[in-house]
Amino acid sequence: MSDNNKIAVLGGGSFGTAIAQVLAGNGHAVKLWMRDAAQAEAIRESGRNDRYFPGLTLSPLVEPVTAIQATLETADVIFVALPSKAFRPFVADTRPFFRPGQIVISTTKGIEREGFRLMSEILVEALPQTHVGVLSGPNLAGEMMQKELTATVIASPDARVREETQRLLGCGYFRVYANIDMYGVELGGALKNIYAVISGLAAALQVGENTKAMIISRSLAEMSRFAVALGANPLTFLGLAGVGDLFVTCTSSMSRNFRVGYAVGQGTPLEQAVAELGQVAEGINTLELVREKAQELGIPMPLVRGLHEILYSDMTIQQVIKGLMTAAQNSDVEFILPRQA
Ligand SMILES: NC(=O)C1=CN([C@@H]2O[C@H](COP(=O)(O)OP(=O)(O)OC[C@H]3O[C@@H](n4cnc5c(N)ncnc54)[C@H](O)[C@@H]3O)[C@@H](O)[C@H]2O)C=CC1
Ligand SMILES: O=C(CO)COP(=O)(O)O
Repeated sequence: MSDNNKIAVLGGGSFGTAIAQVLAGNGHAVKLWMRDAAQAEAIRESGRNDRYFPGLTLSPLVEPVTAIQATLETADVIFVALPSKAFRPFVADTRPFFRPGQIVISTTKGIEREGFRLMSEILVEALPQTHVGVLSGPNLAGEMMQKELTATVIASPDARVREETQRLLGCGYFRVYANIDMYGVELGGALKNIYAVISGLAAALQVGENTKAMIISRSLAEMSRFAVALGANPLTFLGLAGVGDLFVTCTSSMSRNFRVGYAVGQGTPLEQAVAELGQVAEGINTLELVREKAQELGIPMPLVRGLHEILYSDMTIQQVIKGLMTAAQNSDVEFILPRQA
């Protein structure tokens, strides 16, 4: 592809804005599509996306737009940064506007309820004429806007997608590593949100450092067990989109999922915690779906089950913790020593 690629980013929230800013910083003109005309106008006038990043000036190469047909028809590379709940309806509505040969990359870290579909699966199914990829990794949008040194993963079976994404996004503060396990990379990004909620909850309870390490390590064991049962490569979970993203979201109060967990740990009812956040916390929806899927497939997921009990049953946090800590002792790395049934 030439250097004159037309680039579109769909979704004017935190991550869409952050990705657009990285692209623009590399000298690429970017159309940042959002559905809200007033928000687009406000960004055009102020040069900032104050709702998400107050006071931070956007590159003049980021152009807020609202005309979706023109945006899609003219783009060569499209990054989708919409919440998972909006993903399928959006693709269904705009499908006729996509062109053969376009690169379409999902940055969404969620799962669709119907059929337990990942976003890349929705894209591949609905837009077979395009080249699909997934971008995921330890990428807090707020830190990317501050140009903190950051790395991410572009996953796609298609070498052109991987190479083009590395070329467009890579710069002095943003490194893009490649993977071909698109399913594993995407599942890693979705699953870690659940464990970020648990970690936020644990932080509110002022747990010790050993406890934090145990939660993160056992989260990794549980999410990789689940993902491998569904067809992911276990080694993906050693990379940025696995342990990297798990680490950042489980340790940072910038993570919205962590913040929801923290609020619940302090006694705020879940609904209120989500409402007060005012942004997407994918982990709450993902928790429900993963719990159902794990039950259906008979995959043990004690942390998922425990969080679900805390959020939706009468059990106290202390009762759930006691149940987890006194359960039968088991294998550390089950890919080496198989887990006892
Ligand atoms: N914020 C972050 O640090 C990162 C977020 N992500 C993922 O990116 C996805 C988007 O998250 P954020 O941008 O952070 O959320 P956000 O809550 O900051 O923004 C979401 C945006 O999508 C818009 N939106 C919602 N429904 C829509 C629809 N039907 N049509 C068009 N626009 C719609 C909202 O108006 C809002 O501007 C999530 O799946 C998240 O997990 C991935 C990496 C990092
Ligand atoms: O995925 C993220 C960082 O990699 C952002 O996490 P939150 O959605 O919890 O803010």
